[in-house]
Amino acid sequence: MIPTSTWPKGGAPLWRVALEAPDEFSAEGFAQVLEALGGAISAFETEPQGPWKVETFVQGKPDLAVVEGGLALVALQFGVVQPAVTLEQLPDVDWVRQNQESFPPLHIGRYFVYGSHIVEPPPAGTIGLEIDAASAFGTGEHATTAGCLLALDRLAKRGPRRRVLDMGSGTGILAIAAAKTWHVSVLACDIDRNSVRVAAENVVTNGVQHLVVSRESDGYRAAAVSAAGPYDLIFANILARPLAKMAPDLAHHLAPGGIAILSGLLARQETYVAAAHRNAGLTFKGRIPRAGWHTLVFEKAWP
Ligand SMILES: C[S@@+](CC[C@H](N)C(=O)[O-])C[C@H]1O[C@@H](n2cnc3c(N)ncnc32)[C@H](O)[C@@H]1O
Repeated sequence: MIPTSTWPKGGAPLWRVALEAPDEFSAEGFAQVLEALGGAISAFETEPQGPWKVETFVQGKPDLAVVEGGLALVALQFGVVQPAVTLEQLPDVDWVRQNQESFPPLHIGRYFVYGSHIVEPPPAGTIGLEIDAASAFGTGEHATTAGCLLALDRLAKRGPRRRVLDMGSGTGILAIAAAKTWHVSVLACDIDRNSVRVAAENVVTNGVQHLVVSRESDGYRAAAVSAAGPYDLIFANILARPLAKMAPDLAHHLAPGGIAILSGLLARQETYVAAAHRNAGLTFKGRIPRAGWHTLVFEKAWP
């Protein structure tokens, strides 16, 4: 399956561009070079503690000389050996359909996540989230999304949260889940314009357009973020280092007694992500480990 990638909408065939980096830091640098090709990037560590695999899927054959020039600079910057690039042309198939068909419905806590190809209604007692595999992250399959939904499921047992922010909303799955759980207003923000559009479409599909607003924002910068806050719940499923960097902003936008559900960090990245949030004045309340990824829950104390 091609995850959250740029699927061809007709025209030039799809190419997979991949490489292996020795560590997380150079992987991020190499990922930026591949990102310039225009496809969504996936980067993950091979287990146990192996090299980092960085890959992307782009339409049309990329210019390898340009890619290698960029990689050489990053290799110099990080003092690592320049990785070899694997370039592979993929067969001409309907990727969107193929992804949808390989996406069975998921039960995650009280949530039933399904694509539009599932015709049966969600089982009684569940909250249905209709999310198609699309060119944005968040179908429920990934451990970080599932961890956030499980944390929401637990939180919901303690009563409603009135103002909710979903920072890094991707498909909008978490924003839609919160809106359907409590019938409250949710602001969904993403730095990626395409994700903002996909989330807005999913909001309509799920009939919560009167509750969820999808906006473009780099972290907490957009005026809409301050205007709708402070929040009783903030989701932030991004990545370890941006999460740690954004911790003071997150704490600032959280109301006293507010809860933060953080994900996108590997188990061994928990220490510094948790430290950044403690330093920002938040209290650690618990973690949900899943497939090597940790979802963390923090609370802002009353003054
Ligand atoms: C791992 S996905 C999470 C998607 C969805 N919330 C979920 O749980 O499945 C992370 C999302 O954060 C967005 N993102 C990354 N950096 C961001 C930033 N600085 N501000 C806002 N969104 C950001 C990405 O575009 C991506 O859609």
